[in-house]
Amino acid sequence: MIIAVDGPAASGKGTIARALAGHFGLPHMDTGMLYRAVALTMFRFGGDPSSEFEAVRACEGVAQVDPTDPDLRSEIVGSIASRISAYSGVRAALLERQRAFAAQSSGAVLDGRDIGTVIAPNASAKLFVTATPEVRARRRVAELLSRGMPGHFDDVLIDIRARDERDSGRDAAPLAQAADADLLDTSGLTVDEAIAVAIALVEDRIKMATGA
Ligand SMILES: Nc1ncnc2c1ncn2[C@@H]1O[C@H](COP(=O)(O)OP(=O)(O)O)[C@@H](O)[C@H]1O
Ligand SMILES: Nc1ccn([C@@H]2O[C@H](COP(=O)(O)OP(=O)(O)O)[C@@H](O)[C@H]2O)c(=O)n1
Repeated sequence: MIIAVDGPAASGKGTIARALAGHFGLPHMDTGMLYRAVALTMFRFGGDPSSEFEAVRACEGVAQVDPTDPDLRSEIVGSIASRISAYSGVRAALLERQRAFAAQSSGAVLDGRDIGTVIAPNASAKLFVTATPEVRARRRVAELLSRGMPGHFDDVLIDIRARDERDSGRDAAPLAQAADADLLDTSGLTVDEAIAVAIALVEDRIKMATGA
């Protein structure tokens, strides 16, 4: 079983995807980390995010990035990730790794922006997780502060809106709800409530598929 979880920044898709992976006993891939790894490589080695050529070259270094590096989660790296992820060359360079993860015999949960539309269009269940920009900015600020990183609501809200626009407006695999995805608005939900709704939606899809 493949579960695709897509949505904008800080909507809660990673939290939900991890919980679904635990609940259904599936491996999980946070695909945003791949784009963040490319961004961090460019940030550290002085690559120019306005150059597709340099961004594609930085994709070669993804495997060398420590997935626990706290800088991966910084706002500056997220913002560079959002810029370089618009390049079709970058998306092509990262495609196979994601498709191979999705194709494991165990099944998998992947979260990102284009899982239900491009990476795993045949996923058994697809969730499009969203929340208002203000709620998402509040969550991101709390997250940054808890990690000892600076986070100011107004700046983070501006960044979230800019990221939404870039992710939805790009030509290459834009952020979009797949036609067969269930919409899950987490604005008024606690983490536990959002997870419970997500599990129920996936179970409904499994029942529909098996006719149970
Ligand atoms: N329903 C929710 N209510 C409150 N906080 C949430 C909820 N879902 C996620 N969060 C918190 O918001 C932050 C961003 O969530 P995350 O799952 O990383 O989002 P995304 O993967 O969409 O960027 C995390 O600190 C997480 O604990
Ligand atoms: N499947 C994906 C995942 C992330 N991305 C890009 O990578 C950036 C960082 O992704 P992320 O999921 O780590 O970001 P957050 O939603 O956690 O802020 C996003 O702004 C997207 O532009 C993408 O284009 N496609």
